[in-house]
Amino acid sequence: MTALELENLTKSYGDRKALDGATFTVGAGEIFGFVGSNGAGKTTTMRIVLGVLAADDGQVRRDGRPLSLDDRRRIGYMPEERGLYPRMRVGDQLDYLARLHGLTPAAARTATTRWAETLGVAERLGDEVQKLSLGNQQRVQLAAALVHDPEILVLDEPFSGLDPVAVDVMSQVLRERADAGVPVVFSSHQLDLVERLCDRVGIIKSGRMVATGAIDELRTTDRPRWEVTGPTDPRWLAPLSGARVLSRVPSTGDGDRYVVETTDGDGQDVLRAALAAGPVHAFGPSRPSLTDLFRHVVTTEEAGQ
Ligand SMILES: Nc1ncnc2c1ncn2[C@@H]1O[C@H](COP(=O)(O)OP(=O)(O)OP(=O)(O)O)[C@@H](O)[C@H]1O
Repeated sequence: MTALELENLTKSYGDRKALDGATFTVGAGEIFGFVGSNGAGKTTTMRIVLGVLAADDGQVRRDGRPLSLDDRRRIGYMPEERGLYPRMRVGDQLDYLARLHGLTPAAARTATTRWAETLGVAERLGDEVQKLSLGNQQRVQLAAALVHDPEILVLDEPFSGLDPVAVDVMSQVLRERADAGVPVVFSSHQLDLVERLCDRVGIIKSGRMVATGAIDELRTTDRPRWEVTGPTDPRWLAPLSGARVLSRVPSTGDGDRYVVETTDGDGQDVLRAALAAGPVHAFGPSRPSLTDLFRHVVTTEEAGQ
């Protein structure tokens, strides 16, 4: 069953249209990566889900019904501008947030300890937030989003500024929450990470979703692509009609590396053309990365919805 549905969200700030019919769904137990250029509308979308901002039009639904105030209280949110009290101690803050969401004092204490330990900040529970490094503050921010055992997670750039170990910890926590059935949506500009971690992604451009789906689905193109390492003379592909070079990376070692697009076939004609031009060191199918897909959709003027 679909856990979270955003349908046709529209929002303007004055005469600036920030969202123009944004629509996507996040299933229960699914990690959804929300990506887009600066100013594309990610934060605006997340604030609307949280209810801190009202949409001009459209709806957010949970399991098919409009998101209620009570549902919104069960969302774990990491805001882009962060939201911790700098002079409050880490432990007091987590405890306070847990109780604010309805946990008993004893349950709040247990949850505070649990999440501080999981996120590697247990030793800092007695310190003021402002005394922590930015990365550790972010770990506390995630603990703050999780301490009330939320049923939905909405995280605005949770990975920005984290060291690789903290990225691993954060990734594991998100996967573990998703495995427990929580729909997780997070925004990020770190596309390699999104590609690794997410079950599905949505790319937003100028307030409209221009691609949504599993990365493997988005990668599927009508035209096969091949990676060839070897030829150094760029004219090697000229005899092959219908094939074109998408990229060429010069190399001093095994020859240049090409990505070639063909209209159809199993690539053997590409391999033969390459071999006719000299030794071939590597040949195989090429699959676009999320970064390639992102570049493609955000630079294509009339990308479909
Ligand atoms: N409070 C506001 N008043 C006026 N315009 C705003 C406001 N908040 C956002 N905008 C505009 O709305 C558009 C969408 O902004 P939003 O912050 O949602 O983008 P974003 O995708 O989160 O960007 P980033 O990746 O830089 O965080 C931008 O053009 C932005 O300038």
